[in-house]
Amino acid sequence: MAPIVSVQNLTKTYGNGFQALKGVDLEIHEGEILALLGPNGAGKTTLISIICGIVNASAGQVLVGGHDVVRDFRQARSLIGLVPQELTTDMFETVWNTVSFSRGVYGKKPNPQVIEQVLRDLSLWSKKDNMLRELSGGMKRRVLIAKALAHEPKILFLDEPTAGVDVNLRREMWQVVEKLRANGVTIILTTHYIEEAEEIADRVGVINGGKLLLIEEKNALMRKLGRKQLRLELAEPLVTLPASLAAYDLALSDDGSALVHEYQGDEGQGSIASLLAMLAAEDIHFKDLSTRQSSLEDIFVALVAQQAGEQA
Ligand SMILES: Nc1ncnc2c1ncn2[C@@H]1O[C@H](COP(=O)(O)OP(=O)(O)OP(=O)(O)O)[C@@H](O)[C@H]1O
Repeated sequence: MAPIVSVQNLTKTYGNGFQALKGVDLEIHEGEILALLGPNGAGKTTLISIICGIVNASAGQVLVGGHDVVRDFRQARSLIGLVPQELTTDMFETVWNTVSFSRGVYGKKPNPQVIEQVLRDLSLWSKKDNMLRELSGGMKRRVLIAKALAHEPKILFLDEPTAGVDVNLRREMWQVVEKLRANGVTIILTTHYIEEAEEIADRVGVINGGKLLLIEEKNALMRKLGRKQLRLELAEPLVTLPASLAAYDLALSDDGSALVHEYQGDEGQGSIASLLAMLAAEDIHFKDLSTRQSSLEDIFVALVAQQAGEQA
């Protein structure tokens, strides 16, 4: 199936000479949730803004639903909903009017049923006649999403959707995203919250310094780059490791009371079974054991550090 968004060799140099994107290629599949991770200034907003036709690229091409975002701006843009970080509309306007107006901006005929559905989906129906200034911060964020959905886009971009929101609201926002995906909407979100990507994304892209460092299925990424650690609390401390254990990636804690074994996420089972058998053979007993899996955060930090090292 053709990608719903295709980005080819995109570069962006701002007027002051700063190169914010350095040759980005990206294909977004219909119906997926893609999380774009990157530190401040990585180029995430620039990339999204170019895809949405708000910022012009210096070179390269973006197709949305097969439409060039520059040449066929209106067709491309009508497929896209963009949820910005902040609400900039009139605080004295009602929720209903604000969301209805957004539909009109895209040249779509008024359709009260669609607006009602969007407001119900986002649990805003009971607030439809309230002015925006009367809403809580979380509800204002929902209004941002409702505005972006009012013209029934197929692709929704969420720029830092849960920045500064509390844990409960973040969960609710994730549920909203899941529901949209169930309705067939393709979702691209930028985030600093790695656990957010870990929780809801199908694929994860990492951007840094204007480059897409990687883009991969989240589960495959975790399997490939994720390390696991097995920690054994020993019944009796050891002074040194027996030579027979040298073949294992093993370390003894400073006080000799624990053994720590590091292994790749997908190679574990065999090596752990033989390690435990070897410990028993050496008469080394343990009183407790725990395992820890490296998170997407560990992977992300390592990737960005590696790139910084390569550029130094
Ligand atoms: N209009 C502009 N003129 C010059 N430089 C800009 C402009 N807009 C952004 N930049 C620079 O481009 C780089 C990328 O910015 P961008 O906003 O795309 O990053 P980001 O990944 O979205 O960051 P954040 O997570 O902080 O929002 C930054 O170094 C920024 O200072």
